Amino acid sequence: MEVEPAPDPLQSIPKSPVVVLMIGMAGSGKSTFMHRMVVRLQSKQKRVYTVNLDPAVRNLAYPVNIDIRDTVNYKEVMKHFGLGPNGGIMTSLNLFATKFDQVLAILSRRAESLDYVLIDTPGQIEVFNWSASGQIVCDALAVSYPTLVCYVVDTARCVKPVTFMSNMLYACSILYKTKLPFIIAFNKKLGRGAGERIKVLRIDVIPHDFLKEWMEELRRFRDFEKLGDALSRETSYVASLARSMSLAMEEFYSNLRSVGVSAVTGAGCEDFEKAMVEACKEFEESYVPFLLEQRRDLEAKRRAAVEEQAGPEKAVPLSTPITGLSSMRTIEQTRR
Ligand SMILES: Nc1nc2c(ncn2[C@@H]2O[C@H](COP(=O)(O)OP(=O)(O)OP(=O)(O)O)[C@@H](O)[C@H]2O)c(=O)[nH]1
Repeated sequence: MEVEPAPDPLQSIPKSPVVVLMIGMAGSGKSTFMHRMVVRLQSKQKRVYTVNLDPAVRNLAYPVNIDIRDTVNYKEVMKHFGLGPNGGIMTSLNLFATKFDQVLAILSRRAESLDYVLIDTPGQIEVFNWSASGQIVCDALAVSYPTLVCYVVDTARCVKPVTFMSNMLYACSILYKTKLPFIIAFNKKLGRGAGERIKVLRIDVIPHDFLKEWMEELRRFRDFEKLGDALSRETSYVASLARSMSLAMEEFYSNLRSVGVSAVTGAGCEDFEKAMVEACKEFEESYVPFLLEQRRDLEAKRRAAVEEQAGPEKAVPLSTPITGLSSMRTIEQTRR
């Protein structure tokens, strides 16, 4: 009797839940934006599941379903390995990544009843452009669900073109590493009519249009009228370096999807939702065929990365009872 070949899981990646990884520099507003989106999506009767991957965060405003802090105690990790706070966070994530299969198992049990999985990450964005844990997490999610990256930028900190460029270089390297559909959320956007409020309540901070203009000029690749003005106020070396970097990144800018949002006022969230729909389409049209091509390679890399993290010398702390490295505990309930 002929045995039917097992269906190819990549051919049948479901359309939901959509997984959104919130990535961005410390203080850019990832957690606040995540809270805003949880509230917004739930008010539209969407079923949202939340995961926190920041082991050092103290308080979270949104309800967390899976929390790295229940599994890894980063202060104990710091003590155990003699690390500082940054190293403690990176190592905690590496340890957690070796258990990420458990997160996937939990998600697959819940998947049918979910529309979105939102994942908060630490401000140490090197997790996603150079550490193995970011790769393990992204690859594991992207072979199972439509997975997007939301790169949150603190608009107010990008008024200097050189800071803007350097933030975009980070974004570019994360896009390059994850290869996932990408949305840049320029956070702390000043909404229309908020001019009066900004004086009183200081919400929200700054219009994001100037960054859009800069990006448009970079995209057009020709006249740097506005960005050129801003750059000419920098020293000539920095200005010419930034100029040549921007030319080199033309391809990146031409494919970039960006929206201005305010996590505090909720401005721009509708645009963000539209961007998510477009990004999901991109996932289906571009990322899945890419995965199919690269599958063997990706799976081998993922295994190697997991093995490297759980390798002989690193396996010691996992099998040694580190206080705080308890078994995976979750709040097995989605909140509407
Ligand atoms: N005005 C304004 N402030 C914001 C906005 N979003 C976040 N903030 C503030 O920015 C600060 C940092 O916000 P968080 O959400 O903790 O930022 P984060 O990126 O999660 O920070 P890390 O956890 O350190 O990586 C907080 O004081 C927020 O209240 C916004 O849209 N407008």
